Amino acid sequence: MNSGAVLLLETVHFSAEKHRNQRRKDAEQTPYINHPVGVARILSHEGGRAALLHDTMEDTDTSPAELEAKFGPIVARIVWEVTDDKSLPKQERKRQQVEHAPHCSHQAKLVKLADKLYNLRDLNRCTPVGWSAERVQDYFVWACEVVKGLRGTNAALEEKLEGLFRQRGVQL
Ligand SMILES: Nc1nc2c(ncn2[C@@H]2O[C@H](COP(=O)(O)OP(=O)(O)O)[C@@H](OP(=O)(O)OP(=O)(O)O)[C@H]2O)c(=O)[nH]1
Repeated sequence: MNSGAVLLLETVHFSAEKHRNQRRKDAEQTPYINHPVGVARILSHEGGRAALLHDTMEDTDTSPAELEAKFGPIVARIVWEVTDDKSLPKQERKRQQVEHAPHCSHQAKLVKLADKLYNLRDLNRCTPVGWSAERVQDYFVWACEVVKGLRGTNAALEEKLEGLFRQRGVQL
């Protein structure tokens, strides 16, 4: 990822953290971050995009065709690669992530590493509602199995992940 894309992500992350608890004034109480992201999008259509879009196919009504039409086939392909099939039982989905990780493209592997790093840091920051300590630990153990299949993609990200796993007694 080039330095411009890194800076863009740092900026989006900073803004999202600052706006974490704010909502727009609409009836649906849209998260406030939608607004600055939308404004930035109007100003510039540049930047590393697949990471920003990585959960759109998995968690929203976004189709591969929609992403391809808007962002081109390369971005659409990366997002498709990191998208779980939500129609499958959870255990099978999790198993497939471990199995598929080594076969992803380099860009998709980077998105997956960053996704796991964010989620693991988030678990250290606060426990999701309803999650037991055992479920948190299981997530670390499973994430480590996925990351094992992504090794050799980005040393800095992998080092940070390894540190988080080590803190939990999980060996990468
Ligand atoms: N740590 C954390 N995770 C949260 C939070 N809110 C939503 N998530 C999401 O929950 C997912 C992990 O929860 P699980 O119960 O293991 O998986 P599931 O949602 O796919 O069934 C991750 O989705 P994912 O992007 O599909 O990642 P992954 O399951 O592929 O790692 C993560 O992004 C939160 O407050 N903290």
